[in-house]
Amino acid sequence: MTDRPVVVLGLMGAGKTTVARLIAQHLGRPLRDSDADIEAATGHTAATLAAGPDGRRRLHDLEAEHVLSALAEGPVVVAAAASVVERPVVRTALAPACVLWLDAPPEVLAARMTSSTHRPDYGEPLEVVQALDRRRRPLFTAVADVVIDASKPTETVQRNALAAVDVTPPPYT
Ligand SMILES: Nc1ncnc2c1ncn2[C@@H]1O[C@H](COP(=O)(O)OP(=O)(O)OP(=O)(O)O)[C@@H](O)[C@H]1O
Ligand SMILES: O=C(O)C1=C[C@@H](O)[C@@H](O)[C@H](O)C1
Ligand SMILES: [Mg+2]
Repeated sequence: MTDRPVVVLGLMGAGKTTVARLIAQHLGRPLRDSDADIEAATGHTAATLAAGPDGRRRLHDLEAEHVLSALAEGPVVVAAAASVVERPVVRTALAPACVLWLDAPPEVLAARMTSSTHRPDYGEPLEVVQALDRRRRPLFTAVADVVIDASKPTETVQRNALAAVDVTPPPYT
């Protein structure tokens, strides 16, 4: 079982919250989820914060601070915001962590993005995700210790994620 912090990365809707929650539970570690923690700290969802003046940049500052402060806490499990991989300071801070990248094609992620109102609306989902995928794919590739195919069914993704942090997955039926 890894003794490093675990950081789950991926684009919006990749399943970071779903997977990080399960890993934290299995490792018995604290979970730090970007959206939930920022909402608890500010009283606003990411969607509301992004809508204000200069909101997107300020939200992304908060998201970078979130993962950096979580990593400073010790061996936590982090569901990081999708934006953080664009920050060089975050990529550097990820070096000692066990980084899981949940990767799925833009078509799959665009279909999932409407599942919650916490995500900012930046435009037509497929076009937005395609542009983010092009820009961030090399960055995720550079920082990931493990790449998990997040287009698979939830139980398969969960099993592969637990195996990646050396936890014997439970027998799903
Ligand atoms: N492997 C999967 N197959 C199908 N649906 C999934 C899978 N993983 C997660 N989902 C669903 O997709 C949606 C997005 O999942 P989740 O909230 O975990 O993603 P996220 O990466 O944390 O998103 P965000 O970037 O907004 O925080 C949810 O409705 C979740 O139930
Ligand atoms: O650029 C992105 O992928 C995102 C934008 C934000 O506003 C956040 O809600 C989150 O980081 C996703
Ligand atoms: Mg999430």
